[in-house]
Amino acid sequence: MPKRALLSVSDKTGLVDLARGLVELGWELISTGGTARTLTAAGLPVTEVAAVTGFPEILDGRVKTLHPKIHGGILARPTPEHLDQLQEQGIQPIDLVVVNLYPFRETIARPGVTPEEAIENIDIGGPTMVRAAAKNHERVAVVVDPASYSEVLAELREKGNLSPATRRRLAAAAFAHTAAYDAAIAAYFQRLIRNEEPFPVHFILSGEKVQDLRYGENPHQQAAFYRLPAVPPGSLAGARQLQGKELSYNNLMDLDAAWNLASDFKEPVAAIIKHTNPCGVARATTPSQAYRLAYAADPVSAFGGIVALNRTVDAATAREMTEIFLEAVIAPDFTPEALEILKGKPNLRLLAAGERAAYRVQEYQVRPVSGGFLVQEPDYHVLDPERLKVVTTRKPEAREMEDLLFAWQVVKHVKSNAIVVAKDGVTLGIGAGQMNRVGAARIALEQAGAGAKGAVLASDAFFPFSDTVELAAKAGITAIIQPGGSVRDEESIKAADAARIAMVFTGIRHFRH
Ligand SMILES: NC(=O)c1ncn([C@@H]2O[C@H](COP(=O)(O)O)[C@@H](O)[C@H]2O)c1NC=O
Repeated sequence: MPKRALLSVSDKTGLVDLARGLVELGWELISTGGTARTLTAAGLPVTEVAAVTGFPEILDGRVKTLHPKIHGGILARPTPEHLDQLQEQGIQPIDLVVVNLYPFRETIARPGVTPEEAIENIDIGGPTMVRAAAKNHERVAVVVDPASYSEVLAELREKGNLSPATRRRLAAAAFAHTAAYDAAIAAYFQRLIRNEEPFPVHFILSGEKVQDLRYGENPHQQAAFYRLPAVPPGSLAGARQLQGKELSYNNLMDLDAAWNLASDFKEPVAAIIKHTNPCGVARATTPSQAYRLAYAADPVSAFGGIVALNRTVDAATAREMTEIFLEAVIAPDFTPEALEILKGKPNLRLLAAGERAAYRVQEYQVRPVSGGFLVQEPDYHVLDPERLKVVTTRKPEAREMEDLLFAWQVVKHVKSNAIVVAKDGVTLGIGAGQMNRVGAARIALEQAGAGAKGAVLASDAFFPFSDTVELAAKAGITAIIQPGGSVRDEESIKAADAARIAMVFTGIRHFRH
């Protein structure tokens, strides 16, 4: 008996070549409407599913292959009992199922798509066949990705059938494919009811592999990079690597931190990141000036750093960048002249991330813990300067206020406990990830050195004691921004007043763990 393949694909890429190859090997083809038409047009012999089932496709294609003659043909095991039952019912076995599903993800990615259009693109018959064939991979092979057609055909040509190992591998890919498809559907519906239920009972996360990574955080850890089904413009997972060495796990972690920081600002900003914390951040009128100032903020730490710019990298910036060793640069784009200059540093990784269409690019932030994961809204809080509360006798001057707002926006991107010292739109000292606040302040002030005189200081959370204010006063800090809300706020305010420091409360905390 000839082998039979059921082909039912939305994406017709590679279909005719695969089908022709099967026919040449003596296979019979069964197909649904559109797929059958493509095959007939290519001059290939094909039997319509409707002819097999004796039942027409109905309900605008909602029911085509959902029939015992199809599912019996797929699900029968190669046992005498099952094969006898097929014979009794006049069902012929199906040996290969080639299906790809209605383009649900592509449909919901279209701007202005209606729920009706989305729903019509939920494939029911396709996943049913895919899962049936994958379950019965002992006998049936299932192919869901046109990229696999040539290797399947090659193995059939070479060996006459597919090995059990190949069928198991195809089944694993098929179950992952339908799971990812269902995850996209579930996520779509969860988004529709998000206001009623922000955190669903089952949180489903699915990703598509961007690339295997050489290793993880350390060389003894394996790792890979995945992207979400819908990558918003201006995301790291959608960035194009234009040159440079292969990206590492740590590069990606740092690039994300750098890119999120730079993207948080409207004006040109450069950020240099080491181990996910900024070592230099600067705001200027041009990208080259911003980069120069960010580098000068801490040249020692900037060595081997990851740079993010929220403006296209131009020739002037590129020239500056060739002066030291950097690991990677991410920006919306690079001018052709800048790329030409940076070719001189062939190992330097360059990533063009495009512009962010929206401020909020991430719906959820997911962090693993042992045996589970935490899900939260990302920290997209934007401070309204009108709501700042001046708590000291002296109010910040306009220049100080600008620096306070800049330092506050930077400190949001520094691991807690975090202190940022800044002046004239440039960070002078950053204390990151300390176990006590005054320790972070000590590091930031020491780094700022004499520059702290006349600078401002931002703290990601309130001061539990007045010690940080006292330290800041000694270093010559003139203004402080912090959330406020400690039971000992009065002591900090008193210490600030004593030193003529202007202090403002944000009422908002920016912890980052
Ligand atoms: N309803 C069914 O019985 C059914 N059977 C197969 N499909 C899908 O129909 C598509 C192919 O349709 P056509 O061959 O008409 O272009 C495939 O994406 C396949 O997954 C179905 N459609 C959706 O549920």
